[in-house]
Amino acid sequence: VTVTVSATASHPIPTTLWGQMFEDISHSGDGGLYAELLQNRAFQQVTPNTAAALNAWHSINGAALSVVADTVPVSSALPNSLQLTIPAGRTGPVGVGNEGYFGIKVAAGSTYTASFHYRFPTASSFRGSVTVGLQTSAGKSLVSTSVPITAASTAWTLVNVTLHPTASAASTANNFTVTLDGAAASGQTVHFAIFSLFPPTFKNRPNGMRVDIATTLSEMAPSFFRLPGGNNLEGQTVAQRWQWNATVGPLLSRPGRVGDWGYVNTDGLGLMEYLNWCEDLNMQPIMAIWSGFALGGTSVAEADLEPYIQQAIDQINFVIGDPATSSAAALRASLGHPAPFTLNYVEVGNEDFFAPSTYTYRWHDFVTALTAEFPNIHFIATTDTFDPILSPNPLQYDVHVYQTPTWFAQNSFFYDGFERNATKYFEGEYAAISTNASDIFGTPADGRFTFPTMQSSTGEAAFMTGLERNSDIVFSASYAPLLNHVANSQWTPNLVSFDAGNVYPSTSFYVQKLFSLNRGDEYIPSTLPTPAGTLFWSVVRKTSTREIIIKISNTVGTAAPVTFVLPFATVATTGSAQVLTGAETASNTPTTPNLVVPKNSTIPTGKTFSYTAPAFSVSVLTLVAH
Ligand SMILES: O=S(=O)(O)O[C@H]1C[C@H](O)[C@@H](O)[C@@H]1CO
Repeated sequence: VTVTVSATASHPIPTTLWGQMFEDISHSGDGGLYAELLQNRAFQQVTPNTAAALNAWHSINGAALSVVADTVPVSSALPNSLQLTIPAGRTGPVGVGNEGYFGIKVAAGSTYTASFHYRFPTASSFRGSVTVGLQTSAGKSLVSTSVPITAASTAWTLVNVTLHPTASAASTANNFTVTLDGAAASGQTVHFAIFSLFPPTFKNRPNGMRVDIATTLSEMAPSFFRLPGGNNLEGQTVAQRWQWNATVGPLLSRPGRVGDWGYVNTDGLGLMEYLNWCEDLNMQPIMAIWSGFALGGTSVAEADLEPYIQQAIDQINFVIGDPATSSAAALRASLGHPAPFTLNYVEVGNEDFFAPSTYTYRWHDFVTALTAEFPNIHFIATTDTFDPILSPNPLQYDVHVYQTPTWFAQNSFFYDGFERNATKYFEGEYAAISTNASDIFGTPADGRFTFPTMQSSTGEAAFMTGLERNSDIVFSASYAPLLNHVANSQWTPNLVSFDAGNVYPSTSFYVQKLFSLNRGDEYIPSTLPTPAGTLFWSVVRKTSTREIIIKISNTVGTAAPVTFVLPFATVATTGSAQVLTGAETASNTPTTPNLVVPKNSTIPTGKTFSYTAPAFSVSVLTLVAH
């Protein structure tokens, strides 16, 4: 095929085009990006005196454990404590262990910060010591330290220790342990609250992000970060919705919530952490507000919306308000960020095509009130586009699609036919997730991908060439879901997988990275691909370097020769090629983590040059031309 490139750009490409969608699903946050290593660290949202309340905790050497609703809770937000009784007649360390989020990585040279609160429910003359450590699941100590513990009062005492393992553990099958000497502490009962164990964090932020996952996500230079969901914004009930104010301030003040993906969210990764993260990666938030619909099916009646609208106003004021006039903004300032954060886009709900009939008043009442308060914010609607008709008329919609690789390859022209009527589109969630067109959301046995493959990733890349061509109306796009812990996932495939020890960037991640790191600031029209074909491309110009950047996706198993004809007076005779290619079913997985990674080379270029796109490949060709 011959591709003739135009001499003039059709439109500028928005700087917000490529980014990331985040929510706490498959332990993307707790047990993933959020660096806390202990699972169920504060016994949040559990039923006392049940085995489930002790999830991830186990007894060491006969300690009697139970989660109790403390008569003197460590804080009103954290009513539960771990009650530990040392039985008589024990010798050696007796206490409690935590298995982490399906393992704990212990690396020599890393400093681990551990903490917990303790109190004796009965004061006594007991004085002893408590040993805090990391050990293999077989009980071999990796590192430990001891600190005094006293029953002089029944008040809560905070213990902070640092741990410096001198050897790395052979695997992630390790436990965090807190023990007392069985003989010396025989018969003692101690209450513990909010344990914590942190490794070093990204940019050393307190209560921050896991370095390896954060670093991987930063590698694709995302321009935006959608938060906090996705379904996980919504709650199964109105009371279980995500509430910004429950996720900020001291961890002692954060009650956590029952997330929408089957596990308790600590909310240690809260709105302030999200906003600091956005600043650390130089990306802007696309922040959602709860819009009055819970996933169990409840829509708040219009007459009852006001408190939720006020909560949304406070949430946005926390992000951009003036501390002198808004208490929410003053709270932000008190947490270390007096200046407003960047915020241009607020999404009103999530996938409200599930509740369109009430979205008409919910959208209207939220956006009318919020626009009056924040006239510069762009509000994004989440129903199907123009169905139902909404007032005020949305200028942005969030469009989601999960489909087969073939669908993506054959729908790269999805936006070409959209009316240019000032409406802009956020392709907020897209991914090829199954080969089975009649059962997209089925199981792997039905064709569902566990990890992206070169078939799914080239399909997505084809679709993305269309998003780039239509970036006059598509302002943002993000693959979803972003992250999953391979030991506990509620959804596959995902862009980046991880376990307690490592991160596994997928083939689709490398596609996102290739598009995001090779952006143009203007789109250059060229011969259009055949919509129902198998080879797709987009041409952009990076004006600062006078480079032409050509992205090509070959979605099938035969190499595709393509000739480019450029109209420019000066065209470099060599250019660079960044190529991701592999077998149709090739995936990067924990056992084959780097099976398919981009490879760089130089290629001959010129006013007319030919290139052969390998089978199942995504190529980025870059050359200076003007
Ligand atoms: O069950 S779904 O609605 O398909 O869930 C999808 C859509 C929702 O926004 C997001 O949270 C989730 C996976 O990314």
